[in-house]
Amino acid sequence: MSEQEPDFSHGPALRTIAMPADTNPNGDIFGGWLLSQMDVAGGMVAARRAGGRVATVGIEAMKFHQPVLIGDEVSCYCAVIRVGRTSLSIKVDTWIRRGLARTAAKVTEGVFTYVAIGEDRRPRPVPPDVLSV
Ligand SMILES: CCCCCCCCCCCCCCCC(=O)SCCNC(=O)CCNC(=O)[C@H](O)C(C)(C)COP(=O)(O)OP(=O)(O)OC[C@H]1O[C@@H](n2cnc3c(N)ncnc32)[C@H](O)[C@@H]1OP(=O)(O)O
Repeated sequence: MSEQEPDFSHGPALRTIAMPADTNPNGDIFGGWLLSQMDVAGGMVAARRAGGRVATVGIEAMKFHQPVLIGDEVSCYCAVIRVGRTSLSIKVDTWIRRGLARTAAKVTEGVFTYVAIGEDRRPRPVPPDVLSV
């Protein structure tokens, strides 16, 4: 781990600790758990930008670079990279810090696409950006 954690002005959308219950049969952290953390992080950012409910419709460019271990501090950084008519794409980068290390490492990245939906669960237009996320 030698890279510097990104200094995003808004900080991570989500930060948590990888727990023993999140492991796969090899004892490393299960990829599906990481994916779900990223989905929640991207979903929060998407919901704020979309001004309400969103549904995940696609995940692209997903990469698992390094294993995550029990006790790692896991941080998901998000950026809105595309806004369409009813959909928007969020780049999610996940970084870990291990123990008291001052350095961090990027462990996963992916592009999550969400659709803004209404009460009827059908797509609705993403409103103009009036507030910064
Ligand atoms: C107020 C602030 C609150 C803040 C605090 C909130 C906290 C909140 C935290 C939430 C954090 C958890 C977030 C997890 C969210 C789930 O886990 S959702 C559960 C998993 N997802 C689902 O169940 C969705 C199932 N799919 C569906 O229901 C339907 O496909 C959808 C999403 C309603 C879309 O319907 P559709 O008829 O396929 O729509 P369609 O008109 O064809 O396409 C709509 C748009 O999607 C695009 N699209 C369609 N398919 C795809 C695809 N495969 N890939 C990419 N784009 C696609 C289209 O290009 C189109 O884009 P635009 O050109 O309009 O921009």
